Amino acid sequence: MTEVKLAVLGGSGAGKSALAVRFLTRRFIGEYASSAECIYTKHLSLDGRQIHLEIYDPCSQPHRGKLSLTGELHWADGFIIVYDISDRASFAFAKALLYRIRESHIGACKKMVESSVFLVGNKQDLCHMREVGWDEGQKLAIDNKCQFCELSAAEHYQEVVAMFMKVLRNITSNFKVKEKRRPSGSKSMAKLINNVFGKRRKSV
Ligand SMILES: Nc1nc2c(ncn2[C@@H]2O[C@H](COP(=O)(O)OP(=O)(O)OP(=O)(O)O)[C@@H](O)[C@H]2O)c(=O)[nH]1
Repeated sequence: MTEVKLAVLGGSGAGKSALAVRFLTRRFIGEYASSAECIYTKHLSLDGRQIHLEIYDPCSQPHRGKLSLTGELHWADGFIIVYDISDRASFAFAKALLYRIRESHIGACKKMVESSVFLVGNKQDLCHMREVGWDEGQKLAIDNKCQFCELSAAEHYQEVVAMFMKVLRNITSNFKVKEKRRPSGSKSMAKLINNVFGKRRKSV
């Protein structure tokens, strides 16, 4: 069983809970308690691999003030950063979140970090009230080398599932790369130990 931890972050009212609940239950409920943070869990199968998924949905995040995110950055294997296409302030907040994630991972394998972040422009059904263009979202994603889509948690169930699956697939393939690296590391350590002690044992 592979454990995957995903944090859904974004400005207040961007639709974090709506997206998580839509993915987990297929339903769009409409109103969600925003006073409490939640960790939802789900078991699923992805490309033949059993996944124990935890989704962190924080309570309302202030648009202002310094973003700490220290706990989330340590906890999560990947991030879904949500903004509301009809709310420019939420887009600015998403930008700040992406910046914070990037700066915290300087030194870590950049490609792995980038592939496990998805920028989502939610509430596409409200395009008549649009304040953020599709091309702006796309550019922000390109600048941060993360993935991007616009969708509507209210109307696009399949797109929501596809987005979650894509980020999960990227996270688990990052795990595979790490797993591949680990045995070769321990093998070379075993070789080293053998070289030192094995030879000595032979001579006794
Ligand atoms: N029209 C429309 N409304 C949406 C969509 N997604 C969420 N909403 C509405 O937007 C409001 C906020 O949604 P939430 O899922 O609670 O947003 P949140 O980011 O979790 O909010 P906080 O926890 O308060 O930060 C609710 O009234 C939802 O019904 C969408 O795709 N389209």
